[in-house]
Amino acid sequence: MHFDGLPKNAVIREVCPRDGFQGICDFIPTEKKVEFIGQMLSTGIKEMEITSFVSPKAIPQLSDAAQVLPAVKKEYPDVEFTALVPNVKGAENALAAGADVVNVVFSVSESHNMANIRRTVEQSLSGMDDIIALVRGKAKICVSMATSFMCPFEGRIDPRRVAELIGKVRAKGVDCITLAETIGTCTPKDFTETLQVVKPALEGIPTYLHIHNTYGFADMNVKCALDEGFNRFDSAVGGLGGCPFAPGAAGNAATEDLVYLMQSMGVDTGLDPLRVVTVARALKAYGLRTMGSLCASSFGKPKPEMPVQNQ
Ligand SMILES: CC(C)(COP(=O)([O-])OP(=O)([O-])OC[C@H]1O[C@@H](n2cnc3c(N)ncnc32)[C@H](O)[C@@H]1OP(=O)([O-])[O-])[C@@H](O)C(=O)NCCC(=O)NCCSC(=O)C[C@@](C)(O)CC(=O)[O-]
Repeated sequence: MHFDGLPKNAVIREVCPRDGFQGICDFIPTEKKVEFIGQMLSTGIKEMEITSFVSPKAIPQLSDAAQVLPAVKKEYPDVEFTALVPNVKGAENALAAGADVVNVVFSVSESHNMANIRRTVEQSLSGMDDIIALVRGKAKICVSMATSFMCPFEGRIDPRRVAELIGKVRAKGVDCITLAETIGTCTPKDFTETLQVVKPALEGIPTYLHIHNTYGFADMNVKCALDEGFNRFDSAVGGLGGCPFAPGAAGNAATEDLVYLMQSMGVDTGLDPLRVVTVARALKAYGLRTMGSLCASSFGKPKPEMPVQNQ
């Protein structure tokens, strides 16, 4: 049965190899990562954020990005592989490794942008021009806007600021945008409010929603997004994930939950739900230890304290 008013199809971009693995304590050997990624791709996934090209001091777990991406890409030529980058150096390395999409990350909130990539928002926006000039014609350019809903340091983000920054990013001529609910504490009411305010600014550009699940709101927020007509989502098998520079951020929306939820509402994802669950179980059985509170709620860890709310 298809729920009236919902999109008929949804795109799921699997982000476990990047967002999920970045918060794992013990280095996952490159061959093991490639094996897990192969299992994830066996679910029918057509888009994957496979790694990031960032400082290995900041994210040691993904220091083998230049080996992982080409090793997987040669086996799966039909999948679109995205690599997250914070700067020109990252973009150069992502292109050299064969990324199909270069995903430039910055945060809407100054404090998180500084904590995560050590730049002001203005510096990130101007740095984006050099990245775009480098990447144009060689790969798609996507921009991920972290803290589009909530910030671990500043609380609720004014949706009008998000809309203004979307306008500035779009003026640079990018191919897609991701709005991220970085810390997974946004209530469905506030989440919907932001989507309604920013929707006009997103008209005509493919937009992904990247939703963390700290308070267990991720699936509700996905339903709210579908109600508003959005149908592209990031999610991570096993619900792994969380930005190490966003205190309290727990896992992503779990791919297995999203696929099951959407199937129940008649929204086609093209993924095999049973296969996704099998992969999630295999990950769990491997015994990944997550840093601090970066575990997915589906892995049964306690939730962090409520963040400060700005009113
Ligand atoms: C941005 C920097 C580099 C600034 O860090 P910095 O220290 O200000 O940078 P720097 O330019 O002074 O360089 C410092 C060192 O890093 C190297 N370096 C510099 N750039 C690169 C690069 N691209 N790749 C590899 N190495 C690089 C550079 O060469 C130098 O090496 P050294 O001379 O010390 O040996 C650093 O802070 C960084 O890498 N941060 C990454 C942060 C990160 O990965 N965060 C997690 C991902 S974002 C996220 O999870 C949120 C998201 C996307 O999921 C959405 C959401 O949920 O909100």
